[in-house]
Amino acid sequence: MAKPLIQMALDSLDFDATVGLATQVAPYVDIFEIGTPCIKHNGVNLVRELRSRFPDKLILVDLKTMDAGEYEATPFYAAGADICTVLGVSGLATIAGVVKAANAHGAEAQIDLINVDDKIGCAKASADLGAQIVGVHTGLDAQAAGHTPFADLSDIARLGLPVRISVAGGIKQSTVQDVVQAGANIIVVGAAIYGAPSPAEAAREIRELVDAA
Ligand SMILES: O=C([C@H](O)CO)[C@H](O)[C@H](O)COP(=O)(O)O
Repeated sequence: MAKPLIQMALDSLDFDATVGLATQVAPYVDIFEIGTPCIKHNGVNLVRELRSRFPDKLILVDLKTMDAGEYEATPFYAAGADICTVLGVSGLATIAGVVKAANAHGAEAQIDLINVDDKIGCAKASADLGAQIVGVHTGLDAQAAGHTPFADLSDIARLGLPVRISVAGGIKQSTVQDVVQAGANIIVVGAAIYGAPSPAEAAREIRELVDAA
């Protein structure tokens, strides 16, 4: 299996703070995620800014698209996004639209299973539609209610679908190696890095743990 990638979730609303945080953690991460609140606040110009500053990083735009998949995702791919997310709960037509936009730009679509009841069915249908990545995701509000992504990750990994698996939802130093062992290809880390006294040091720790797993 290819080495898992580390995705830094940039969840600030502030444009300059987002660029600053990306700069601090850049040596240790593979993907910059422009988080949903961040992209709603700052728009496509932030994609252009990160694309020009970090030509060697992958950029994921966490659109969490719910409708009009191709129409909504196209300008973000055109601005340099490597991956855009679409909600699994949106339905097959919307997912197919984002996959179409991704393919038109030589990029990838990630289906976010957040709040999907039938995660296995949605993951299978997404793979059938040609999605490249499925995201097992416990959102911030669900985390606050005590939920985690670990059981869902095992269920999805067990399917052996022809997709890469991303996992998000409170991943931190003490759990990052477990999710690698469970079959995650992309490890998303937000608060455990941006909430640390030294985000660069926290990102370095995560990198070491993933590489050693
Ligand atoms: O996607 C996310 C959330 O829905 C807000 O946009 C987070 O970026 C993702 O959950 C990763 O953050 P942590 O859970 O803090 O690691």
